[in-house]
Amino acid sequence: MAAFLPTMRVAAILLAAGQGRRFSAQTASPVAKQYLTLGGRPVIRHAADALIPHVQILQPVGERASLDEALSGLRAPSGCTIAPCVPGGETRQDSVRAGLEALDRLPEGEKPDLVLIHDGARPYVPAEVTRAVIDALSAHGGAIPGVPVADTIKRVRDGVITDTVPRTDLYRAQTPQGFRFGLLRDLHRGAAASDATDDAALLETAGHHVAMVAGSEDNIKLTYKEDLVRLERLIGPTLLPRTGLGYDVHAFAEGRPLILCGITVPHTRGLAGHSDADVGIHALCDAIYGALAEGDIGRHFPPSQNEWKDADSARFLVHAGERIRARGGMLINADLTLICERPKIGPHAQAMRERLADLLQVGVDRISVKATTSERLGFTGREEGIACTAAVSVLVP
Ligand SMILES: Nc1ccn([C@@H]2O[C@H](COP(=O)(O)OP(=O)(O)OP(=O)(O)O)[C@@H](O)[C@H]2O)c(=O)n1
Ligand SMILES: C[C@](O)(CO)[C@H](O)COP(=O)(O)O
Repeated sequence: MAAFLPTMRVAAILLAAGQGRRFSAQTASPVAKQYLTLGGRPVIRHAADALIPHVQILQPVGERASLDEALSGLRAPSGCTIAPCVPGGETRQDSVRAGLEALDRLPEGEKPDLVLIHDGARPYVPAEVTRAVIDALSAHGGAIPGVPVADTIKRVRDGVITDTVPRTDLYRAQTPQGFRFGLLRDLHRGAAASDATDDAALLETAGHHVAMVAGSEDNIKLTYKEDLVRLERLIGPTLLPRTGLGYDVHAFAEGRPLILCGITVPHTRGLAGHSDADVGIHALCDAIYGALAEGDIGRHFPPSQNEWKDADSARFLVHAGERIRARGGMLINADLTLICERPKIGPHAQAMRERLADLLQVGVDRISVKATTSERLGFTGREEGIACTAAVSVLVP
């Protein structure tokens, strides 16, 4: 191995172009399984992190915007390149071929000698499994990891067992599967219409030897929701996106300061209300409580309680932010629109964003504050009050 590895250029094709139909059918997840968050990072990101120490080129295959986001901040060790992602195809085999062709377009001298094909939906491949695959390629055209089948295997037709299949030489195939680059490229070019579910099958059919090395029971492919439960035990909880909407209105009142989104805005009048009447924070709190399905601001801070009279609404927002964290979640972003003719919000929008971000303990890039008039129509148009809408996205286990 010591003599073999340093002379070989190894690439990994990371597959992420699947739709995860089996998983979505069970869970109705709006997010493709490879982009679900496990332990704070997307599934595909775990897979990339696991592969990258072993390769000189990482070639992601899938939809560019999703992959760029999921892999953002991924640092390649020196001597390793993360190639621009290429779109996948209709089948897994089409996607592998797209990755191989992208690698083949590299200039001579930069093309890999060996290629690993890895499911982006396998986030927990142990380093020793990847090493064993690469090592086995010193003696074989292909090598794949697998685990021996432990259960008794039955063939069943129409609900009735037809026979018992001897299991002594049966293995469950995993990835990364490793190959001589030129060999796999040529076999894929000649096998466009085959329905192989893995890459080793192409070599087997063509009569090449493929070595089986020790896989791992932890090298789980996220296929069904039961797999997610097992992966969560290994890596951490899955965060799913949720959305909340909030809306609030307060009437203008003489003799009160105007508090909007946590800051005092110079104006001729303030807003009337039981608390400080911060219409922006109230709409934002309702959006957060809505995303968590935890009622509304009135449930947490009833206007009937004197305790909240003239209260600083910043306290309400701190509470809403704490509720996200208490649920093990995180705020993705919040977008507020203040609706008023006057005062002009633009000059204060940045200070409002910073204050809200501070109260929620998130980066200011996650908070948007904008404004519109209602073209002098309705109560906001007549300057009787200010309205605010808020939308938030959160990730929650
Ligand atoms: N056209 C496809 C199909 C699959 N894959 C990738 O191949 C890996 C393994 O495939 P599988 O688990 O079958 O994924 P899906 O095809 O997404 O799942 P399903 O069959 O349930 O739709 C996954 O990382 C998947 O994203 C791909 O890149 N292109
Ligand atoms: C390549 C693979 O991961 C080996 O187990 C598998 O074949 C992927 O596709 P499948 O459709 O989930 O079998």
